[in-house]
Amino acid sequence: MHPRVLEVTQRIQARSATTRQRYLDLVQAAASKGPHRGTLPCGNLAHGVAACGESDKQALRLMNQANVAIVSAYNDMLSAHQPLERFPELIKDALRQIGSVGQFAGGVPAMCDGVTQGEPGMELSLASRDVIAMSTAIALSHNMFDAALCLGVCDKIVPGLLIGALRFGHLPVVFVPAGPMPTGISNKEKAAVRQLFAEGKATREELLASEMASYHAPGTCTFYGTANTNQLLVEVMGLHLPGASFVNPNTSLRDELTREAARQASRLTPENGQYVPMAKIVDERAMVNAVVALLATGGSTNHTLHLLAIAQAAGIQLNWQDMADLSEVVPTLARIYPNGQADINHFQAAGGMSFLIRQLLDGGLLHEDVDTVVGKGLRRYVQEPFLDAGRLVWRDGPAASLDESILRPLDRPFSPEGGLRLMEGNLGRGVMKVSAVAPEHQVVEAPVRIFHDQASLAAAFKAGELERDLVAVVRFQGPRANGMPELHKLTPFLGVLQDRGFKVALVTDGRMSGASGKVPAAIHVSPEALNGGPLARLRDGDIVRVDGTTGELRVLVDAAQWDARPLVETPAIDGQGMGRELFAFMRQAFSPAEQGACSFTAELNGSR
Ligand SMILES: O=C(O)[C@H](O)[C@@H](O)[C@H](O)[C@H](O)COP(=O)(O)O
Ligand code: SF4
Repeated sequence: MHPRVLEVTQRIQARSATTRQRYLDLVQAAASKGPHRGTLPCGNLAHGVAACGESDKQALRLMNQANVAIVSAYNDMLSAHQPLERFPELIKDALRQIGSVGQFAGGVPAMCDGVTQGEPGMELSLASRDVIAMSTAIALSHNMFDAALCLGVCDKIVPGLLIGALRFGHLPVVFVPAGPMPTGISNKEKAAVRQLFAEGKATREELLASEMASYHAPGTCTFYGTANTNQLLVEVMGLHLPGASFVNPNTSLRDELTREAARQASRLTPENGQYVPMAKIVDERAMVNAVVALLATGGSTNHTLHLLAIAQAAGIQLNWQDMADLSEVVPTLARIYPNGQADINHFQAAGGMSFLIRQLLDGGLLHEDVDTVVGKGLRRYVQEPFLDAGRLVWRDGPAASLDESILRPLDRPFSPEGGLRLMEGNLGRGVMKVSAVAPEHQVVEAPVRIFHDQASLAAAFKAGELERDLVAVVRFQGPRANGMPELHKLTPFLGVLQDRGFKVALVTDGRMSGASGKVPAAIHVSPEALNGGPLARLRDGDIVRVDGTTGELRVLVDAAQWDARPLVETPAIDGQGMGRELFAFMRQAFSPAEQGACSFTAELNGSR
């Protein structure tokens, strides 16, 4: 085991001792003898089985068959979730064939960040993660179940399902992905047309044609954004079947993996003798494994928020310093757009999860002796699934990468360290994904231009006011200000300026998309401007240094003058319309970005 990985794990365990024990006590109290529906009064149980078919009803009256909850994020809005429509029937049939039952316990909402990107709805996006966690709890709170299947893929959905399911950590839980859409036009080609459009050199028709050639079918978008990062991390945490992440939807292999996930969930119940509750799988080692996988692949910066909140739901205290210290020793082994040209299908074809996990295990960078939904030991995940005459089999994945421009072995990494930098200085603390920024662009020292929303930056660009070296500061975008939206629509404008040879950086207390790349961005800056964070003291023209190599985030103003500077008046924030007013109470409850920007942090940590 790499000494740094061990050291970080041990300090997380020490820091989490009290809250982890409190969590495990909660799980123990919830785990009762026999099926939980057996603890229900007859009337309650009768309600729970009333709509079942006769055979399911009889099976549920008996207490020796597993009842598996299905919690699904299906909707037609997300291309990644549309394939989930068919999954409940596949699952129920598979369970019936082994004498168990599947009940659709509840649906959870799912927002497509691509549809809401740059729109008012994006201000609900982060809060939707916590709503999904609550919706998962509503589904599982019927207490009829011996195991659960969580069906979800995208940005806030998998983190929300994880947070909610962890509060029922006494249940065995298997996560069920739907897989990426087939590859369309390349992400690089898509981004180029966007920049042309931003410059007025492409028509709206050309832009729409390009976008629809990129996002063209059911399945997850093929860039390595938050959705695909979710799949990769959940697999490394041992909550997927091995190799389940990136099998394309509506294929016989995908369908058989979905059926097998249902069968496996049933096997993991106390009655069927291989009891592995979710709380046993998601421990400090699993969280460290997730961070290592995030760093080794240049995964979405959104997980510098989500992983903290997910860990808290399991009684674990993970922080940005842990991630930064691991990033120093975890090599970058994958280059998937925005970190490279390849997409997630190319990653899978080059060796995918089995090759990546094998490299990280062999390098002592992942905890191997962990519990997973397929038993003890992460080494099982160096195998990948195939159909052999219709039967699901697993075989060892490739020993060598099939394309070293996409996926590299430990001895020839793209970089000796991970793609994530902790940014800190007199402007606060934030993060930067350096793996997507060319080395020559990683250090910017330039005058500031301040914006209070994305639209005003776009207007300034179109008015030709930004044709210079620039640190664009977009403030009052933090969790409590307006829900911490992604500011990904800024990427084409800042990308054009960078391509024109200007030194350009972004500094914000907001978020970027996992698909954001090339422009150095210090994001999630904490404390946020609304809470009196230093960003609220900045003025146009201040010189700011954003150094992605050293992690320095600093305004070059005399310290005494800086300390004497008043905070700027909080601008009017439009929290009304598109349902935003319904989420005001959650914005008030959000913890700072550095604690996951989560509305449950205080409850989960026992401080409220
Ligand atoms: O974190 C993420 O990965 C993003 O939220 C992603 O899910 C979102 O949909 C992007 O906005 C898509 O990229 P485009 O907006 O460039 O299509
Ligand atoms: S990856 Fe993003 S754009 Fe694609 S379906 Fe998921 S949320 Fe929507």
